[in-house]
Amino acid sequence: MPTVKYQSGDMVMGRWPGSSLYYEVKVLRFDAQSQLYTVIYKDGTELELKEQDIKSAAGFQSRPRSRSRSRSPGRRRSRSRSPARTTRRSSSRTAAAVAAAAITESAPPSRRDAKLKDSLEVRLIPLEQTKASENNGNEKPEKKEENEPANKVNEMSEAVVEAKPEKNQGRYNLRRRKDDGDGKAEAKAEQPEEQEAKMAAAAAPPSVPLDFGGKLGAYFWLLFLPAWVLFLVLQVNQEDPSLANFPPPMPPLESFWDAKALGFVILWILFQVLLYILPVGKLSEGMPLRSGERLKYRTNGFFAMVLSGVAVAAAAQQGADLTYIHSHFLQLAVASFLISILLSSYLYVRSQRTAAEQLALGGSSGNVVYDFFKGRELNPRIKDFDLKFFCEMRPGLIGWCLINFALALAEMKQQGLDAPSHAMILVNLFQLLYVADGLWNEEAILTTMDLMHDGFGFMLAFGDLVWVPFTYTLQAYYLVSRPTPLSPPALAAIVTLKLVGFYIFRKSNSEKNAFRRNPSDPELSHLKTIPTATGRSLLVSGWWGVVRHPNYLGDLLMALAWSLPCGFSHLLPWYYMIYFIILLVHRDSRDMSECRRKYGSAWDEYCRTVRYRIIPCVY
Ligand SMILES: NC(=O)c1ccc[n+]([C@@H]2O[C@H](COP(=O)([O-])OP(=O)(O)OC[C@H]3O[C@@H](n4cnc5c(N)ncnc54)[C@H](OP(=O)(O)O)[C@@H]3O)[C@@H](O)[C@H]2O)c1
Ligand SMILES: CC(C)CCC[C@@H](C)[C@H]1CC[C@H]2C3=C(CC[C@]12C)[C@@]1(C)CC[C@H](O)C(C)(C)[C@@H]1CC3
Repeated sequence: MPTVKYQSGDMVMGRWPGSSLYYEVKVLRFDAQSQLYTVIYKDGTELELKEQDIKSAAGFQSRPRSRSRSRSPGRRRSRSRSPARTTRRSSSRTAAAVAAAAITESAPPSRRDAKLKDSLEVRLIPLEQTKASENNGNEKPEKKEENEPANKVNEMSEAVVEAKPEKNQGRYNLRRRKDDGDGKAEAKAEQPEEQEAKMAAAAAPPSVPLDFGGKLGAYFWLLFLPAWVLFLVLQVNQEDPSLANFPPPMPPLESFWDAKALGFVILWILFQVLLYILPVGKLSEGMPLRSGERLKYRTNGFFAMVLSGVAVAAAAQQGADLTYIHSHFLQLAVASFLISILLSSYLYVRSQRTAAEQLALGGSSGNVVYDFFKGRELNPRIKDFDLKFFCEMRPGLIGWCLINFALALAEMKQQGLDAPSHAMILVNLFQLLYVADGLWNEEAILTTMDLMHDGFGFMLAFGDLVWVPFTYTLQAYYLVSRPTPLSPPALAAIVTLKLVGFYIFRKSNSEKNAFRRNPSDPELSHLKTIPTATGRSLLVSGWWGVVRHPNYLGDLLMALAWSLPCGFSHLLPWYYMIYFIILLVHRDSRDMSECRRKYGSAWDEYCRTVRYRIIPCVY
């Protein structure tokens, strides 16, 4: 029977990931199966460490000042730069201090020092082992610091932790926190039994705070969201869609239903399924799951969009009347709603048989309505067919462009035009560009919140199949019967705004995606980063150093450019802009809590360094 060296409650010294530094930690528990100790640092960061990375407190003493000063010039430079290192207050330093000290240092010392100043008052220095023999593997990182510019140090430790996990295993013997979702690389280096133990440890999703107003909120949203879509569709159909005409008259019940409309929606979805499963295009790897597994996704979205365009054009050529979409908008929306209900019911039922490790961290509250709404299973799949990825990227998104196009034809028909109006062309082209870009960069969706963290339930199923195609098209719908002339300067200004927004959106999303996929990408070597306890780092310069969500900023500017062509006569075409501000502010705060949970004090450090969330100097 194996002996347990440290007991729960013991105060010991635990090695900090990717470094040679030890901090005082408390042992919380020992997992006999995985042979790992869960320890908690003074700042609340929890990690799982192997026995080799834990030392008894007796073998340590404070780092003597003279020794650190007697290092090579490079080392001396690096030490004098980081105030955290020279401050001697007590016998340990918080995990936040490590993160702060490790912000890659290419900024002028004065600015950097100012950034760190607030935390200096409470920072403590790490302890150093007295016995040289206990310093196994600790010399390497220090040597790197001597030989390379400071900003490279972090890059290298990144590479060690993320890009060369096998090495890391040998050197540090550390395991990341079980909820960090980035374990596959480590799994490669482990024995099957270790992997099994790791998976078991990662299995049970810890409870997370309920979102969207909790259980009561879920009831509300379940009723409100479909009612809101109905309201928008009826309102935009009114001759005068101003708020003075609220509520819109309710049409007779039988007008909600059209079997043909249901048939068209089913046909469209099946056509998209067919395009998705065609063995064409790249198979991309998703981010590592809690189990360490990486799912594969067929990222042929752009191809699907082009083929869909060709098919629609061919159908129109054959005499198909696309303006049917305009005249049966309500019935098509109702049919899609029914499908989203069926799909979310199926998802909920199948999630009851899903292994715990495949459930999302939210959505397992035990409350049927909340879980149905939020979604339980993270990546529901039928064989290799990923339902969440498919629904988010295909029928609704490509359907959005199809509907916009049909609405442009309806405008021409209704207004007796030879070509769509300028406003309609702008809205169509802007949104087409947005969707095409999303599909062209389809792989990038794999690093977004929805794919990585959210379960697939009613919210996303409804969002993807009803919300996107039937409310994001509202501006085009509005323009069908409300001609809005645009002066050339207005036109130029709107196009410029769209392009600026698009540039910010694309560049920032690509930067994060590239960094998450390969943290040691040479093209990103100029960027500063903060290491975190999970082994992943956070970008703290470049786009992600301007605000915490530069991609949202770009998206909002684009949303503004979509509404402007519709003028200011009504609030309705501005609905998307208002909704989007609410959605992104809420998403930002959800993401903040999630990142705070994942990255602990490193995230706080990031937030101290990058002060604004979405709009520089404003919010
Ligand atoms: N049109 C629409 O209806 C709509 C709606 C919502 C979103 N969007 C767009 O969809 C895109 C994706 O949005 P999203 O909400 O999923 O959020 P996101 O900004 O793409 O992803 C957030 C995640 O990025 C990582 N991250 C955060 N800060 C970082 C940093 N400094 N360095 C490195 N990684 C960092 C974190 O995950 P990890 O650390 O775990 O990697 C965080 O959870 C955005 O462009 C957004 O504008 C569009
Ligand atoms: C109120 C609810 C019904 C909210 C529903 C939210 C969803 C509709 C959105 C959540 C994430 C969004 C998203 C896109 C579309 C809308 C969502 C699914 C997106 C696919 C649009 C194209 C972009 O290029 C994108 C790929 C970045 C984007 C990803 C997120």
